[in-house]
Amino acid sequence: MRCLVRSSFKIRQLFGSRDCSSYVSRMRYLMRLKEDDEACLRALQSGSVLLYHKLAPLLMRTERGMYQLPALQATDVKGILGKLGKDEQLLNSSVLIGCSDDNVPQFSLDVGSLEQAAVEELCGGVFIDLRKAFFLLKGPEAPLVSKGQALLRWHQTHGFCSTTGQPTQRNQAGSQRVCLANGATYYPQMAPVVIVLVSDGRRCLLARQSGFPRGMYSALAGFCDIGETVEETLRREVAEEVGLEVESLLYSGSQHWPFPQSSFMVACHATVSPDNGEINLDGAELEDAQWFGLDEIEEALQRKTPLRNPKGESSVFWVPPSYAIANKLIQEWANQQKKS
Ligand SMILES: NC(=O)C1=CN([C@@H]2O[C@H](COP(=O)(O)OP(=O)(O)OC[C@H]3O[C@@H](n4cnc5c(N)ncnc54)[C@H](O)[C@@H]3O)[C@@H](O)[C@H]2O)C=CC1
Ligand SMILES: [Mg+2]
Repeated sequence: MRCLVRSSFKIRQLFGSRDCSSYVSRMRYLMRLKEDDEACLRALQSGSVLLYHKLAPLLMRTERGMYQLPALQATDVKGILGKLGKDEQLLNSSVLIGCSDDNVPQFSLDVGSLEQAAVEELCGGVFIDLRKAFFLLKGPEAPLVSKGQALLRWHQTHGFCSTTGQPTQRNQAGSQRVCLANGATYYPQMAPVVIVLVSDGRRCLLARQSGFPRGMYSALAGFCDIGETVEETLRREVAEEVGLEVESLLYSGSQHWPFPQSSFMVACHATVSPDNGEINLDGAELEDAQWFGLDEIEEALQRKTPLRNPKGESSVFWVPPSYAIANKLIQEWANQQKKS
């Protein structure tokens, strides 16, 4: 199996236009905040804070009917806590998630212990389940809100050491937890997943699980088994799910995917021989898999929202929305087909 990586081109494309020195200083600053609890606590006082209620992020509706993240500062959050008669110390349980381009440290905080409606009223926003919020936000706000939720979720589910059973304690940034009994350090985790768009040179292969929304087909995906390389996972998943032997692969990009929990999606294109393209479906995982031609794919890519039949269900073929890396793979394949 051949493995091709568009390395130098990709690196220039991703990072070429950035002001390198300010990027470096921001990353060094974040690194320091992860290591120095007091510096992180000070940074929090002048930082911006994304609020969540039981892991649902707070969004604000704009005058144009769109949604965005409210620009809350730490002082605003203290004000809200004060008005609700709650201890300001709750702010200190925020976790560090990044630093904006204008050098403001960014944190996320779950206020699930407060009354949801009261916080919404004071903020002029609404807490929306991440599955919906993710698709309502534009640009870098969607990945930021998913990162904030992923880190909060990890803390909520890793309060105890799996060896001693004793409570673990987080550092101020929230980048790790330590067991006080045996000193074991735990770091936030993502589960690696390979997502692959298989092509036979003329058509691409998309599949659907029974739990997908009606009519939606996506690229094949599968979790990496322990000890596997990306290439091995890709080859195994394609063999398992559709019974095909991959001949070559090309890395495309990656994405943090928050559903159902944190996955690290590694996206690739792969080819199979047109002479051996007969699909042999694994019915336990997939409901259907089909080869699609360029015309069908282009039509599906242009469908912004799925058409609905009178029962409210989509009856046509559509593909995941632009935020999903599956969409990027399908778009790339279509562009490539048009060139050749
Ligand atoms: N961002 C995107 O464009 C897309 C993302 N995805 C995501 O990819 C992920 C993997 O796709 P699947 O086809 O479901 O994987 P899969 O083909 O590996 O099947 C899932 C099964 O793998 C097992 N498994 C092994 N390790 C697991 C782990 N760490 N977490 C959960 N289950 C594990 C479970 O038995 C589970 O039922 C899904 O979470 C899905 O949300 C899928 C398609 C598009
Ligand atoms: Mg799968």
